[in-house]
Amino acid sequence: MSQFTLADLERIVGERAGVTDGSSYTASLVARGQLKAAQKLGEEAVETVIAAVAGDHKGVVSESADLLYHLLVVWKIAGVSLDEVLGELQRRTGQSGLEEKAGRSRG
Ligand SMILES: N=c1c2ncn([C@@H]3O[C@H](COP(=O)(O)OP(=O)(O)OP(=O)(O)O)[C@@H](O)[C@H]3O)c2ncn1[C@@H]1O[C@H](COP(=O)(O)O)[C@@H](O)[C@H]1O
Repeated sequence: MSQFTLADLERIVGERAGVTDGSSYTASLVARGQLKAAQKLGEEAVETVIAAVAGDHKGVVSESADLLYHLLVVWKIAGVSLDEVLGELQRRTGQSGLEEKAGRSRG
């Protein structure tokens, strides 16, 4: 099993975001701003969906990696941390997804 975690990737994205010598795709994407980064995230989400629907196992792995990377870049620009998102996921563990959905329509 891989020892690499999303926290490792978050740290790398944070380190590379500020690089100014032209060597970093992350820095170039951050410099282009949230509109571009979010557009890339959307593209990678669609490519993941296409691979999943096609039953393309390797494609789902590859596109999911692109998707997670671009999600972390979007979080970086938005000032959102992995810890915040994990905290939100942890908060939800006390109830089922169906309960959560019902609560949304009530509230
Ligand atoms: N995980 C990734 C990762 N996944 C995808 N990509 C890049 O995302 C881009 C998406 O490809 P596309 O063909 O959709 O886009 P493009 O045409 O190249 O570029 P755009 O002009 O559309 O933005 C490619 O350039 C990929 O290399 C990534 N770039 C970086 N990382 C990680 O970030 C680290 C730092 O990278 P740099 O910032 O480049 O040093 C790397 O070591 C990796 O760990």
